[in-house]
Amino acid sequence: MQVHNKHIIVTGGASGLGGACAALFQSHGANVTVFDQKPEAEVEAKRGQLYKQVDITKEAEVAEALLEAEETNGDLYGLVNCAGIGSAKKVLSSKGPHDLETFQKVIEVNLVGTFNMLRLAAEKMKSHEPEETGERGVIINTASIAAYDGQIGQAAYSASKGGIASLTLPAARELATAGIRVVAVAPGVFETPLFASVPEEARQQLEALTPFPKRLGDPQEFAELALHIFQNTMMNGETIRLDGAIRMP
Ligand SMILES: NC(=O)C1=CN([C@@H]2O[C@H](COP(=O)(O)OP(=O)(O)OC[C@H]3O[C@@H](n4cnc5c(N)ncnc54)[C@H](O)[C@@H]3O)[C@@H](O)[C@H]2O)C=CC1
Ligand SMILES: C[C@]12CCC(=O)C=C1CC[C@@H]1[C@@H]2[C@@H](O)C[C@@]2(C)[C@H]1CC[C@]2(O)C(=O)C=O
Repeated sequence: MQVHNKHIIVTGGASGLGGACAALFQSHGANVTVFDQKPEAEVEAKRGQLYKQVDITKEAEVAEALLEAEETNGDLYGLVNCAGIGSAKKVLSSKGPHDLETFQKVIEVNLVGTFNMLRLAAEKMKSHEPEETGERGVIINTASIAAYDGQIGQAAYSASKGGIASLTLPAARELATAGIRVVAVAPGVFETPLFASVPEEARQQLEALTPFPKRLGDPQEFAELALHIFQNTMMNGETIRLDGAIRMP
């Protein structure tokens, strides 16, 4: 599916990987709507896209924002789920067991929020006329290599990303009859505000552990894969690692 003149929603589009997707899709002629929890006034890079302050975990908020976004930007043909949060807490530390509140929050935003967007966006996409090819749209989810090689302190984050990787195939199978593809990307370590809190020493270790290229990923490289997923109709039901071959210890 070509993105030109297509309405595509990017969650987490105020920052990092989502921001790069929103900019690249817009430069290819898409009508981009950004859903992000940040107030619009606090978002530095203004790109002239339609912006909705939305918490992806809130059913009514998302439903209302979807309605408004379609009124302005037209029928929905794409969703790129990038909104997410990190966490670093051990299952059991000297302070005691991992608190349930943090675990639940990470699952709620990363997994439940992604699913909430997927199901409500799919309903909209299914209601529209398909392309000549039978396609009605594409949904991209953002997992993480932490779904497979989660490090110490990453139980909550890895569980949330494992859930995203696991739901991608059944969602693709179910939505296939509507001509909607579902693909996940599992990025390695990317240079974004989410990663900024990682100490310099850990960052250098992760770079050194990346076979090639020996550096953090550039959000533009993530956006280019997302664009290719839209354009390549055979891509469906898979979680694609984008990680310079790193396997985190
Ligand atoms: N940066 C990295 O190394 C990697 C990031 N990822 C994943 O990629 C995605 C994007 O991450 P980054 O761009 O690095 O992070 P980021 O922190 O730069 O951007 C995430 C955006 O999501 C938004 N957001 C968070 N909770 C939200 C909610 N409840 N509703 C709406 N918006 C919400 C934030 O406001 C922010 O603008 C996340 O799902 C993250 O887990 C995965 C692997 C590696
Ligand atoms: C666990 C890491 C690395 C070590 C450290 O000092 C702090 C961390 C907390 C954030 C984690 C770090 C690393 O595991 C890579 C991830 C999981 C990072 C959050 C996002 C992250 O870059 C990712 O999703 C990679 O796939």
